[in-house]
Amino acid sequence: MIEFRSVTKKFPDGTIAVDDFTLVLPSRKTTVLVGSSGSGKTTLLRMINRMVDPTSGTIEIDGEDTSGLDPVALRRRIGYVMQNSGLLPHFTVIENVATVPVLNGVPRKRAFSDALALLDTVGLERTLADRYPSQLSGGQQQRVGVARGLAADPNILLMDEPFGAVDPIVRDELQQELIRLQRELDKTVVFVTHDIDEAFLLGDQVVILEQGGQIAQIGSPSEIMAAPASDFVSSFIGADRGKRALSIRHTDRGSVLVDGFGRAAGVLVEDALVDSGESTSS
Ligand SMILES: Nc1ncnc2c1ncn2[C@@H]1O[C@H](COP(=O)(O)OP(=O)(O)OP(=O)(O)O)[C@@H](O)[C@H]1O
Repeated sequence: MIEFRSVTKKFPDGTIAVDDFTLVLPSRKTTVLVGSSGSGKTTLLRMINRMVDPTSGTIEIDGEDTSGLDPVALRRRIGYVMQNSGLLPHFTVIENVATVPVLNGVPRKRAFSDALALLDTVGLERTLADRYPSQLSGGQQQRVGVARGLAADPNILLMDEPFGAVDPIVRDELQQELIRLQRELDKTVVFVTHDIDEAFLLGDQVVILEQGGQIAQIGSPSEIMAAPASDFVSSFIGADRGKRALSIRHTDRGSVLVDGFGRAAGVLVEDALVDSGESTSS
């Protein structure tokens, strides 16, 4: 469990990126921080592994105050995946993945064989192991970034807009892969995005942020969609317009769901009632 307690971050130029932020992020779940540009998402994420230190307040990991921990050691036991993969350009794929375990003292040979197995885990061909990042597609680079984030077998994986720079089709694939990985690996994932659809797809817990890291609403995707806490949230999630504002239109031949633009979005199936996002039939 990760716990923020009254955390504030004021940068030296006076910018208050995060103001009195309190939140519990449950273990083995995916918490998504979502908000528009400048709402403090990256700052919050980086305070977890002490790439940024809070000005006041505390952050605890499993009850331990991180301010008392060595930042370098902390960073090496928390996975971090960023936009544009952040791979080292002069290292091959396998070297990029194995770097942190080697720094942690894992023998080179073992670190490299573990790294090969991680390529399988993230759906990459082992034949790519000796390529350099510039010889990979954007989607492949992001997969290597995820493999590198997982290499030290961390309990916590921080992901900062990891799929923001790839095209929509690859993005869909990577999102599905992450859902599969999360089922298999059971990590505590903290995921930052400005895309509410991505947040609802991936998050067990979704935290909608306004400027200064102010929490507009926390909940599961279905809780937020069922009852947006404010006009800001309604507008942010698109409940007041567009594809999420579904309504039932009765026709002579049956009932269809239409979106906010009047386009057919689906049909109502009576025995497919769902509860808290899980099908009752499975
Ligand atoms: N090193 C810094 N010095 C001064 N201000 C900073 C620094 N880093 C971030 N900020 C400011 O803090 C605020 C929050 O930034 P942050 O990067 O956390 O937001 P974000 O929600 O991740 O934004 P984006 O979606 O654009 O990445 C912004 O106003 C930003 O300009």
